[in-house]
Amino acid sequence: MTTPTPTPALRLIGLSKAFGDKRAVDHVDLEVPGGSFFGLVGPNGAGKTTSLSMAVGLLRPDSGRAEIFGVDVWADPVRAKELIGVLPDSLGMPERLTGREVLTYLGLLRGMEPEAVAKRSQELLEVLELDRADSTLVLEYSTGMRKKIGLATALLHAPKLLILDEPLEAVDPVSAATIKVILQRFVAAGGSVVFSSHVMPVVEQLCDHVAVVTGGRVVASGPLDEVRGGSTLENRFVDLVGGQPVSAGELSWLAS
Ligand SMILES: Nc1ncnc2c1ncn2[C@@H]1O[C@H](COP(=O)(O)OP(=O)(O)OP(=O)(O)O)[C@@H](O)[C@H]1O
Repeated sequence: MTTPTPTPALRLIGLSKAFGDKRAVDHVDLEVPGGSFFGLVGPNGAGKTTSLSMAVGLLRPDSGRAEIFGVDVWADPVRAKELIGVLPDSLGMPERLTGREVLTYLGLLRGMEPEAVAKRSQELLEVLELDRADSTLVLEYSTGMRKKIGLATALLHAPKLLILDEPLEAVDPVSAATIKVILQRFVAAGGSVVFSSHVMPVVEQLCDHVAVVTGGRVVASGPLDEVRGGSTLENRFVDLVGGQPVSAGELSWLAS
């Protein structure tokens, strides 16, 4: 008897999206195993945000499908969205509320018990050190604080899969360390994380799986050690993506 293959936490099947003539995402197939810490890397404009937006039901694909634990994101969005916590790239957030009010509002909107919302909100605000800014409106938050409240909203309902677009960008080192611990604990407790990042050492530190995306296509994907193939992820990334070295004559006007 063969053991059934476990359902992937996230599966993208032939996902494509064009903006006018620009093929932002071009037949992307990707499998994120359940329980994995999965890094999505790629140069600026590679299609990471567009892929993740389609994966979580924020952007409708031109073709292809996305499944969260086997649930089709576009056929059964309510069920799929119960399973995920999302930190999008552009944080559309109620601006005229405090962090606590945002969490309360979203928690109640998701049908959580008021006591649980209050307790979890307090813990999240404390851990992410946002409790000190309890009377500050999101409107007045710094970029890093916005990331942190975005992450808190993604965690609040204890999802099975976190999908995070550059969660550590613009976050101070102390908060970044806290966020890394939260995410590592989440995975150790059986959760799955997919996150995009430009910081290769962070991906190497946290992830067990990685995918490299460029020009809207996945050019490498799998366990971290397999993808980096005995080199560093940064070297492998440059090999796969190709760099444009700055020649000696370029920008010579900068040296005055
Ligand atoms: N709403 C949009 N309208 C037009 N073009 C878009 C739109 N969103 C993305 N694009 C284009 O699609 C391509 C992929 O963009 P995307 O934001 O997915 O890249 P990314 O890998 O997340 O980049 P970065 O690392 O810079 O955040 C880019 O060429 C971008 O200009």
